[in-house]
Amino acid sequence: MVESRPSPPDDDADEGGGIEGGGRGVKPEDAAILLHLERCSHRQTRRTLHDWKEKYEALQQQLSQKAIKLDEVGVRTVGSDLESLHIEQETILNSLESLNSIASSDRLVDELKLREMTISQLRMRVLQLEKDRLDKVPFDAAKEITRLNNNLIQLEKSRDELSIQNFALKSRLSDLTTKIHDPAATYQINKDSISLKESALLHNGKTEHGKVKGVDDPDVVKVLRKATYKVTNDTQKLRQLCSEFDLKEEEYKKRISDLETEVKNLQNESSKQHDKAIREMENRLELTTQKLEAAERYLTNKEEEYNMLKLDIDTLNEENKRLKANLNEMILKEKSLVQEHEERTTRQALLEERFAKLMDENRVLAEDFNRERILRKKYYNQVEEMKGKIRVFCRVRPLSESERERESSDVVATAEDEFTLSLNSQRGLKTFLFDRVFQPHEDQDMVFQDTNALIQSALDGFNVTIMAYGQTGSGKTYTMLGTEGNPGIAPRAFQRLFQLAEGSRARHEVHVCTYMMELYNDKLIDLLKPVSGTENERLEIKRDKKGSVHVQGATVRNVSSSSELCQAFEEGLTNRHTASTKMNVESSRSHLLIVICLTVTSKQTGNVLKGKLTLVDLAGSERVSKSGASADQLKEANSINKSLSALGDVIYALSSESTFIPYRNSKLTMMLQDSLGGNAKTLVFVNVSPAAYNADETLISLMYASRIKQITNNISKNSDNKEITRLKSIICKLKKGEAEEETL
Ligand SMILES: Nc1ncnc2c1ncn2[C@@H]1O[C@H](COP(=O)(O)OP(=O)(O)OP(=O)(O)O)[C@@H](O)[C@H]1O
Repeated sequence: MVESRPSPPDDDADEGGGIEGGGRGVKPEDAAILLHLERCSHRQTRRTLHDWKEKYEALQQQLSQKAIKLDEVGVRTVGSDLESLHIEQETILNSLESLNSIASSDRLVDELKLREMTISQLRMRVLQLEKDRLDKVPFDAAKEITRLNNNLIQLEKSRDELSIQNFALKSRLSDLTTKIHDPAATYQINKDSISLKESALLHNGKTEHGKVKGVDDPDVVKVLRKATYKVTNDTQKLRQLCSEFDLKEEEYKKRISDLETEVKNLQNESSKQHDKAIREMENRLELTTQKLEAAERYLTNKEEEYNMLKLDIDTLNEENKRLKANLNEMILKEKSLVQEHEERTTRQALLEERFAKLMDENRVLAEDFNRERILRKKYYNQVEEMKGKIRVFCRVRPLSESERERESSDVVATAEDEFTLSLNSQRGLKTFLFDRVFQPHEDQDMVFQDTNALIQSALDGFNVTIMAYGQTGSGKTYTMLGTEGNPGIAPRAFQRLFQLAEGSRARHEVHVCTYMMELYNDKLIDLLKPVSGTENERLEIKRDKKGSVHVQGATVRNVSSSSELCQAFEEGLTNRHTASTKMNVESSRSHLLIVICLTVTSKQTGNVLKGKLTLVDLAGSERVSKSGASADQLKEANSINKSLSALGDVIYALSSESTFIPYRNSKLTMMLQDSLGGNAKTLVFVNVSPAAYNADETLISLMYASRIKQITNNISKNSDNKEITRLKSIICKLKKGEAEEETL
């Protein structure tokens, strides 16, 4: 059996290759649809081929059967039938070709549709993207948009080309469809004619059996033989064609399978490329989105920056305006300042000129002042000398609490003015004149102000003595030493001394040393030495060649500051208290002497001045009644009286300018020998109680002081009083700094 099969056209592969082009840039689902359509198309083609093949085989079978019969009967008409069959065979082959073409054309149509769909989808997406991106104004995306637009244009171009191809294919399809219809009809006609011929042959054959008409004719036999020969040849040819057809069919089958594989590969490739293209597109889209976002962020930042900068610029503009205004103001100020500066320079020159003049004047004044100071000092000392070098201040203490509470709180001693004190005693009203009378309300500071000048005298090389005289409890210790809250003359003098020394440090070097003595029962006790039995007995009062008194064996403490001096002073007082307790003696029954020796060396000349400040808190001056007193008390009272009398005698002798001064009558006067008389300056405080019950003792104290100064209310002494009053007025004027001519 020979099989004849239609062969597919050679350009089928090229047509199939179109899928690849169409598949590029197509979504996977689109590609799947495309593949499905393509497969359907192939299946349909194969089914058609199969149908045609079956029909062909049936025809072949019929033909072989007819050939056998012709061989047998030699029918001439079979040749024309065979020719018709050949034509029909060719027509079928052409139809097969057309069908293959149709299959390809269908695929192209589908592909075209798919491409159109893809294009429309792409366009939609592009439009969407364009819309989104144009809204977001990406500066950098402009290129991307342009590129996508170009792609779109290209896709549209390819779509147009495909549309043209589609149109051409459609027209070809319609032609082929017409052609297919024609062979089909021809085939039907042929089929019918063959059926008729076959039935005729069958009828003739049946007649042959029963002696066919004309077979015995040799011409007929000859023709039949020729026809049989021809049929045999044709059959061989047909068989050969069938075998060729089979070969071709195999080849086409192989080709189809190759093409299918290729299609599959292409599909895979296409799918891959499609995926890759999608991924690329997505990546690009993502990249573009990121770029867009970045651009947006950048834009937002820039906008914020711009706004900030705008604000800054506004602020700076305002600041600039303000600064300009300030600058103008400053320029104006500068101008005025320059003017002012010039004025000031002129004024400064004038002032400098004036200053130079003033400096000259000042120098002259300073010289004058120094001269005046020296003169004043001289006059002051002259006044002091005129006053007898001994000054007596009277201080009336206030009534104590207990005195105020007592019935006998009457005040009998009252200060009438700064210099006058009146005492209303049993002896009547008596008035006493002093260099100064301090009333009870006048405090330690006021008292010290009037003693201040004497401290300077000590530094000037004078021997200065300040002592307090009075009955027990009249305020001697309060005046000389004071209390913790109200320091007296001693601590104030210590401080003042070092203040003055510090003030003259540039010109002078001051060396200070001190010793403290207690004189009890005409016996000296070294207060800066711890109390230890007989050691004190070795203390001896000596005078050097220049007449300066010192206590041999006394503890002398060098001090360099007021605090050191105060410390030594406190130490001496503590020792005095300890010694008094040890001897069972009241401190008020002994004299206390604080001696401060000063050596002042001039740094310019090297001159050395030696001064001395002696502070004395005398023992109570009251009389002791002989009847009620013990032997010790009497001894004590005698010693005190003796020393106080000796002091009075010395001062009196000095005041009366006696040629003999009885210093040696007591250790007290011996100790004070260089501090009373000579160029010494002496200040005696007479402390009195204002209370009536002390009136007698007060009277005695005041009389003692009067004797010292020879100041009494005695009329015969008035001339003295007048002189003293005149001198006082001179002192007051000098203190106020009035011209010395007036004071003289
Ligand atoms: N001017 C004064 N103002 C205030 N109080 C004073 C004044 N004078 C003395 N007194 C007080 O009177 C009391 C007796 O004074 P003070 O001890 O000084 O007397 P005195 O004369 O030193 O006695 P003695 O001889 O016993 O030492 C003390 O309590 C003292 O504080």
